[in-house]
Amino acid sequence: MASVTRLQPVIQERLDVMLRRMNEFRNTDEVLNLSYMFSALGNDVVSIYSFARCDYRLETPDFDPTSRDAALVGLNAIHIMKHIPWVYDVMKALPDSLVQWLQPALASFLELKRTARAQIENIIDGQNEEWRGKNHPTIFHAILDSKLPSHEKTVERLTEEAQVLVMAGTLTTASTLELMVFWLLRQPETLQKLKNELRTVMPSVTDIGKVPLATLEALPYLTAVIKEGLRLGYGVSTRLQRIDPDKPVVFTDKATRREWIIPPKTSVGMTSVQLHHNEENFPDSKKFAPERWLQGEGKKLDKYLVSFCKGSRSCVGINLAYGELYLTMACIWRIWGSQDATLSDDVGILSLFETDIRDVEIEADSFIPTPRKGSKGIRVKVYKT
Ligand code: HEM
Repeated sequence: MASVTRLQPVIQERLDVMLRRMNEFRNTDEVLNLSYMFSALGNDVVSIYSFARCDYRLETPDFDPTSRDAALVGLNAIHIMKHIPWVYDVMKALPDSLVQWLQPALASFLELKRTARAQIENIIDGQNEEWRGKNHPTIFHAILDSKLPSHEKTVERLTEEAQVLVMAGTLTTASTLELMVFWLLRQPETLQKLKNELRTVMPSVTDIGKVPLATLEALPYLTAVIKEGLRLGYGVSTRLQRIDPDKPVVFTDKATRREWIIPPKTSVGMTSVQLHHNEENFPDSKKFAPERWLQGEGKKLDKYLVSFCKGSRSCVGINLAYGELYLTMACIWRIWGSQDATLSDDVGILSLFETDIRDVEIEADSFIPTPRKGSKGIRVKVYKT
């Protein structure tokens, strides 16, 4: 957590660029693709945290979605790779031009890996010295400087880690942000409550970016909105397998007292989608209702929120993810509103453009939840108030 607190200025610098870019769309009639914008934000931030450098995707006119698209291609192929893993090995061994010809979509995914490899090599051979003088930690410089045994620090091993890290950092936080924006624009009362709460810690618009993360984390309604966003965003939709290699796993059904014994080496998996739609814990579970986290029983629901999974293999980026979610939500909604939810000093309003529930609801599991085929993401038009 401490390292994320030290990253707050880095995230905020990227958010300032993001807010500037949003302003540029005001009254232009151009469509702002929030899915691309948030992916660019996530990609920039995770790259700085990982390698002390980034591609400044937020500054590009179309938020350069190439990394996002390549990651999505890889994830869409995940079910095939899971069952026929050698396909990926074959593709990796083939010359680039042949992969491009055989499977153009997969070529972009392999390119993502090559880029990750180049980043690692640049750090190892001293070409990337960007980390010097930075007052926040960077992941791969720290790993390479650490006392880990050398077989844990091979280029191949670190490249795999870097690829997962960049993909995770680009897609997941972005999809949670998109989903929250969608629901807040659909539910003005929810948005108004959030905006009113944000004003209590940022009375003036000049306070944006100056409030410590801990202050934002203490805001009950913002926290409830984020929890609800994480619940309906699921994190990862696939079944995350766990195997106990040595011992049987014993499960006792509390209702019937029946005991289930799962033998060692058995793969057991569960998807967060089912848990998050358990109507006993989350009545009317498809509804975006932050209030469910605030009522008397709200605290007890925390243990059923598994978007980051639980235990020793849970998300390693959880603190960074929360940091990005709180800071982004706070700075957008302090100054942007919707037609029916505004503050007197807002700079403008966002209005959904050709975007509906099927652009956020899960229609397929591609490791991450995937909306309808052909969805263009969450898109808005931006107006002055
Ligand atoms: C809202 C945002 C995020 C959600 C919901 C999320 C969720 C998850 C989940 C469910 C897993 C799988 C854990 C398991 O196998 O049990 C995971 C793994 C992972 N996440 Fe995240 N994540 C988010 C953001 C991030 C960010 C920003 C980073 C980058 C720092 C990140 C880095 C990773 C990595 C590297 C893994 C693999 C861990 C491993 O192999 O053990 N995640 N994440």
